[in-house]
Amino acid sequence: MAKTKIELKNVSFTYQPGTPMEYQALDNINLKIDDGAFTVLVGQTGSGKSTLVNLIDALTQPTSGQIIVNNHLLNSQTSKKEQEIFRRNIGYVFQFPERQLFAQTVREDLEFGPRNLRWSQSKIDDAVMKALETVQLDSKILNSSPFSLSGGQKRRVAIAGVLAMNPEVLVLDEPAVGLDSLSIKQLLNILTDLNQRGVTIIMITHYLEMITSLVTQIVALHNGKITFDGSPQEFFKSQTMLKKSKLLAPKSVQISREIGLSSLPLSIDDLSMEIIKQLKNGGRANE
Ligand SMILES: Nc1ncnc2c1ncn2[C@@H]1O[C@H](COP(=O)(O)OP(=O)(O)OP(=O)(O)O)[C@@H](O)[C@H]1O
Repeated sequence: MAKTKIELKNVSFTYQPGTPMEYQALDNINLKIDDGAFTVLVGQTGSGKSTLVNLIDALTQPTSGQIIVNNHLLNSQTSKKEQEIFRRNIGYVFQFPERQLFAQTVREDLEFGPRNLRWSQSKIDDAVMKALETVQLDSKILNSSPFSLSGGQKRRVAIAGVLAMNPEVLVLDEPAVGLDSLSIKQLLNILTDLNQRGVTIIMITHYLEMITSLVTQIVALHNGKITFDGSPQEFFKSQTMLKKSKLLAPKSVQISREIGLSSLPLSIDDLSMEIIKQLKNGGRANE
């Protein structure tokens, strides 16, 4: 059985408590994320997804309850210093991460995180090269200004900056927003590669093409509560869940329903394989 990497126990979070703006964004969340999981968070706008990942990255503390990552505990009492330690194994790719690029060259940007961790120059060089390779960018780009790059390249540089710190867990908040379909494919390849190398991935997305066969867990939030926690197949089977999360089933699932397949392939490639298998078996879908 897989080891639990992250656990939230009875976690609640209230913004601006004791003021007229007080708002309870998360209400008694219990959640386990396995080591090596690929977890996708879905839910309507305002359901609490970003608040949840901010807590997992220790950017804020829970109002009550606790979060455990690698035996480190985060609760309402955790000090700033402990929060920093907690954050060390987690890489957070914010929404529009390219907006945080600031340096004159890509190299400076990529070295910024590892430098803060006080690594030696040779360790930094290795980490930067490895991160560039992971995001499939050529090292020629190191001397360019980040601002001279295309949108997709900028996003990959920003992700490389997070990967350069070798996180065990990668958290991404809507990483596909604003990217064209080729850049989304490249991003999916990057995430597939990282996950296959053992990195635990937690991603907020409303892009169905990001929910591939690699995804192990879907967590749906509604009004600050978890309304679903299970496999993508179970999730897409439930019309109520899809409606609540304002999502449509992927095309492949819709087609497989129409032609009466019992399995629910998550991509057109998987659907094609399934149809070929059925045809080779000489017959109808569910025989
Ligand atoms: N600083 C704040 N003060 C008060 N309320 C806040 C604050 N930040 C967020 N909220 C409220 O908390 C709720 C959850 O917000 P959150 O950003 O976690 O939702 P989300 O599911 O990530 O939404 P989206 O998909 O739009 O990013 C929302 O109703 C939001 O208005």
